[in-house]
Amino acid sequence: MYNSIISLNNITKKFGKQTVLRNVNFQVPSGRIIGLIGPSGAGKSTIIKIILGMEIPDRGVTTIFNQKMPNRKLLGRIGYMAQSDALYEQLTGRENLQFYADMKEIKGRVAQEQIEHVSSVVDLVKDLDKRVSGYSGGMKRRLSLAIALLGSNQILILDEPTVGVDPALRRKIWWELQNLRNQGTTILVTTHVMDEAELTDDVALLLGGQIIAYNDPSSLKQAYQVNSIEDVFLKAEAQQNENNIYR
Ligand SMILES: Nc1ncnc2c1ncn2[C@@H]1O[C@H](COP(=O)(O)OP(=O)(O)OP(=O)(O)O)[C@@H](O)[C@H]1O
Repeated sequence: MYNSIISLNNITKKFGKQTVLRNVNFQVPSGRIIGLIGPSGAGKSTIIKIILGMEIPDRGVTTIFNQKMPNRKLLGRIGYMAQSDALYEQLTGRENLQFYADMKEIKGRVAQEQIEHVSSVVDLVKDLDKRVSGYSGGMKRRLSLAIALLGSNQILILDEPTVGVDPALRRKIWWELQNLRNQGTTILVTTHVMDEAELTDDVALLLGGQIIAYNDPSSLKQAYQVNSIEDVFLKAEAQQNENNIYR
């Protein structure tokens, strides 16, 4: 049994007439890496935004550390990487990191050491003094990830952190995430890269507005009688489509 650190209870979210989340219950246990997967438009980012209090659900309650969101004090304990980058284009990578370190009240030598560390994790050390306006899309994603990693976060929430990242660096980033998990950080990560889902402790599969499966990768593969999380995903999606046809 694990303590749940993030808890979504009976969450329903609509945008106009479209119901994106239907009565979702989702508990994120402490000290684990949870992968949230689902087709494009399934509502993964919406779940993340509801967790962070950036979207308000139509029904249901979300808590982090047993407290309701939004809550500014709690945000200081959470590292968040959004799907779109919130970077200052006219500043350098280092200046962006410095700005966010200040926001997180990380000061002096500790800030400098952390900036060095997080930029090395995402392989940006040599580009740190270039302006962000000259960065490629992938470099901007990496800088956003470095920013999310700043500080001693109890929770990391990462929306597609490895888009535009090559396989070798992706491996390095996952090594860092597992390292942070081993030190007690709880990590919720959305991904389209099914190989990455294999590296998580548990995978939640979001389909048709609901979490239809949630278990560790090997149990999921066993339940669906397939050899990869990609095949779990494809089989679940095919089953869902079949159900929709006969409905
Ligand atoms: N602010 C909004 N207003 C209207 N519709 C929205 C809004 N935010 C999300 N949606 C819709 O809700 C659905 C879920 O979007 P969301 O971004 O959560 O999906 P996702 O699973 O994260 O997709 P992707 O993998 O492509 O990032 C989509 O159909 C999207 O168009």
